[in-house]
Amino acid sequence: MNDVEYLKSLLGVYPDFPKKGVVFQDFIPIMRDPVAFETLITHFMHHITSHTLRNSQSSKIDVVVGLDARGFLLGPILALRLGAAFVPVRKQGKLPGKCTTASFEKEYGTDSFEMQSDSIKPGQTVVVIDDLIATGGSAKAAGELVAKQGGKTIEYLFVIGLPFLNGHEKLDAPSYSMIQASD
Ligand SMILES: O=P(O)(O)OC[C@H]1O[C@H](OP(=O)(O)OP(=O)(O)O)[C@H](O)[C@@H]1O
Ligand SMILES: Nc1ncnc2[nH]cnc12
Repeated sequence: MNDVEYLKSLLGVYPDFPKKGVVFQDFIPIMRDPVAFETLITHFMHHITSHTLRNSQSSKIDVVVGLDARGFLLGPILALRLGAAFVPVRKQGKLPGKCTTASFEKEYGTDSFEMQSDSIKPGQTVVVIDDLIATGGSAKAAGELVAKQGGKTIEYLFVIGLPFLNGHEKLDAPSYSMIQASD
């Protein structure tokens, strides 16, 4: 079993959560096992250094943007290892000060995201990270917030992708999902 197959075997899979018809994919069990969690972070770091930077012809990542809520469990770790800033994208009404807002539709509802307006400087290189891409609505809205501040998203990173929903087609930059869920 390779690393990705091993991480996939640890996922929690919950049919009909949070509503009927959705098969909820839970990556949290990976975090209960320090060796597995380190494997996940190391895999992302290897991907970023050997693919993301090379393919985008960028020398470094300036900012890691993490999405509310589970992107917050991954983004700061990657940001520290990359020597990059961490910027949170939060659900509307949670961040103080002047904010930029983008609305989106999700697999199970609608929502709005916000980013503090002075978070990203024009021209900075950005990766956006979240636990999972479903319809791609959340990641697309995050990408819009980055673009509004003049940042350049070079890749969207996810632990889990739901390829049958084609979420990556909504995005303005390449995406990488470590694990493909089949339902
Ligand atoms: O690709 P999409 O269709 O936009 O869906 C993906 C989003 O849905 C989940 O978050 P959720 O909405 O459950 O919010 P939470 O992280 O606050 O639980 C997941 O963590 C992603 O952020
Ligand atoms: N199937 C799913 N599992 C976990 N989080 C999700 N967010 C949207 N769809 C999801």
